[in-house]
Amino acid sequence: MAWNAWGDPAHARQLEDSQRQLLVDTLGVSAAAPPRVERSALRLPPGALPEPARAALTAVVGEEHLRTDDAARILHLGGKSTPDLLRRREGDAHHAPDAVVTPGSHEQVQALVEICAEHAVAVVPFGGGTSVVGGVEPAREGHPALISLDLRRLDALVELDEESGTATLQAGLRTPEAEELLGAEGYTLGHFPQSFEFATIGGYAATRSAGQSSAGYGRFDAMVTALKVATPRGTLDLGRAPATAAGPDLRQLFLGSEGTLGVLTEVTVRVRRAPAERRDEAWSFPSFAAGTAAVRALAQRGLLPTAIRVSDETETFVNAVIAGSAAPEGCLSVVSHEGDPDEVARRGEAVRQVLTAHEGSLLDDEVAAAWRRSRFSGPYMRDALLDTGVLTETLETATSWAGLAALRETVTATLTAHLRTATSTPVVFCHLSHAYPSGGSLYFTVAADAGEEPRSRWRAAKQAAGDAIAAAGGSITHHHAVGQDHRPWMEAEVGPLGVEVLAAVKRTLDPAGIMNPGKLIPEAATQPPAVS
Ligand SMILES: Cc1cc2nc3c(=O)[nH]c(=O)nc-3n(C[C@H](O)[C@H](O)[C@H](O)COP(=O)(O)OP(=O)(O)OC[C@H]3O[C@@H](n4cnc5c(N)ncnc54)[C@H](O)[C@@H]3O)c2cc1C
Repeated sequence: MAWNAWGDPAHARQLEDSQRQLLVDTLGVSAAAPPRVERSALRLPPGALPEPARAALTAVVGEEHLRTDDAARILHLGGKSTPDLLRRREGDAHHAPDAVVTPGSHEQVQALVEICAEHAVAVVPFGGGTSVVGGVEPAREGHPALISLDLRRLDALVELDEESGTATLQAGLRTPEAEELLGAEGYTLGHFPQSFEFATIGGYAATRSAGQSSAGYGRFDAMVTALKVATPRGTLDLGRAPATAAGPDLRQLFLGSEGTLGVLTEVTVRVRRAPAERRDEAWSFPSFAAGTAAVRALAQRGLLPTAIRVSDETETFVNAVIAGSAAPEGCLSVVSHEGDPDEVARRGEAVRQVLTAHEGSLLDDEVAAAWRRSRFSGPYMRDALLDTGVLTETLETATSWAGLAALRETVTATLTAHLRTATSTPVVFCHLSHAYPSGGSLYFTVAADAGEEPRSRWRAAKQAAGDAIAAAGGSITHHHAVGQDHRPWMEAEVGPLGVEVLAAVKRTLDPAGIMNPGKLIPEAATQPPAVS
C-alpha cells in the first residue's frame, strides 16, 4: 500500500480536464493543491525503544521481524483518513513508531504484549492500516516507546469446519486471500467493505465492520462465533457453543475493542456456500425519501437483498460524472441478490414488487454493471481530488427510521455551513448504506475547496457534524469505529457509567495501559483514580 495515498500505486487515478474544470466551476476550487513531499524528505525521530525491551522482543520474533528502519516505520505512520493522508503529504512523521514487530503465532503475540507491559512500551495492533478514525495512530500517551504490532504474518486458514459452517482464520489475513482460501473449498465470507483489498479479519472484528453485502451476509461482528485474544494478563479463548446462557457474552467485549484490550489472533466466523448466481439491478426513485421508504419496507418485511443502497440526488449526479455517464433521474439505488438460482429469482421478484410499489423504476443493466466494476475504486479518486486542490472526506452515522430524515438534514446543513468560504461552496452528499428493521445508516461525502488549511477546516467541520449527530440522537459511528477521532463523543454514546465500565475492563486486562493508548475510551476514564 502506498505510504501517502490509498492502495496500490499502480492503480492511482488522475482527473480528466473536463472533470477538473467542473470542480473549478462548481466548488470554486482554487488552482493550488496541498503540497506532496517525497518520501525521502521525511525526517523521523530516532527510535526510542529501550535496549532491554528490544532484546526481549527480538528474542521472541527474531531480528528480521523487529524492524526499526525508516521504510517500515513510515508504512506504520497511521491510517487512511483524509487528515492522515494530508499530514503525510506535508511530511509529518514526528510520531512514527519506534519499531515494527511482525509476530508469526499466537504464542509470540502473547509473549510480546507481556514484554511490552513489563517495559511500559505502548502497542498498536496493526491489521491492514485502513482505519479512518485514527485507530492505528502511534499515540504514546506518556509511554516512553511504542511498537506497531503488524499482524501480516498471521495469514492462515486454521480450520474449515464444513459440518458446522464455520472457518477459523488468523487475524492478519486480508480479505482477498481469505476469499481465495475459502473459495477453493466452495465457501465465501461475504464481507465486502470498500477497503476489501487491504483490510484484515482481525481489523474487521476489532472495529465491528460492515460491508457492502452486509444486508445479506450480516455485519462482521454478527458472523463471529469465537475469538482468541492475547491480552497483557494472558490469553482468552471465547465462544465454545453457537449460543449460551452462561452470563454476559464476553466476545462482545472484544468485538469493537479496537486493540485497546488485547490482540485478536484468531477469529472463527460463520461461512456460506459461494453463491451459484448473482443478479445486480439499478433502480431510480423520484426522491431520497421514496428510496429510503422502499428499503425500510424491505427490511421490515424480512426481504432485504444481499446488498442495497440508495444515493441522494447529488450523489447520483456526482457518481455519474465520475463514471462519465448520464445521470439517471432522481435517486439511484443499487440492489444485488446472491444465492441459488431459484432463490435469486424468487427473492428478486418479491423485492421488485416492493420497489415498484414505492415508485421505483428499473434502470438499464449497464448502470448496475458500472457500480460493480467501480465499487472498490472510489478511494483512488480521493487522491486524485486531493491532487487537484479538493478536500474530500466521508463520515457515517446510524439512527432509527423515525430520525433518519432529520439527521440527514442537520448533518448536511452543518457540513455545508462549516466548509463554505467567501469564494467556494462545498458539495455534500449522502447515501443510505445499511438497513435494519428499526433504522439505517447514512454515509456522507464532502467535496470542498481545500484552501490554505484543509486539515483544520475539516477538523472544525467534523467536530460540528459530530456534535450535530450526538444532538440528533444518532450514533457517532455505524461502522468506521471510534479510534481517536470519535473518542470525544463516546460519553454521549454510552453515558458516563458506560465509559467507566469500559475503563474498568481495560484496567483489568491491561493494567499498564499499553494497549493502543488514546483510542476508544475517553482519556479521563483511563486515568488511575485520584488518591484522597
Ligand atoms: C477507503 C476506505 C474504505 C473503507 N470502507 C469501509 C467499509 O466499507 N466498511 C467498514 O466497515 N469500514 C471501512 N473502512 C474502514 C476500515 O477499513 C475498517 O475499519 C476495517 O475494519 C479496518 O481493518 P484493518 O485490518 O485495516 O484494521 P486497522 O486499520 O489496521 O486497525 C483498525 C483498528 O483495529 C485494531 N486492530 C486491528 N487488528 C487488530 C487485531 N488483530 N486485534 C486487535 N485489534 C486490532 C487497530 O489497533 C485499530 O484500532 C474503510 C476505510 C478506507 C480507508
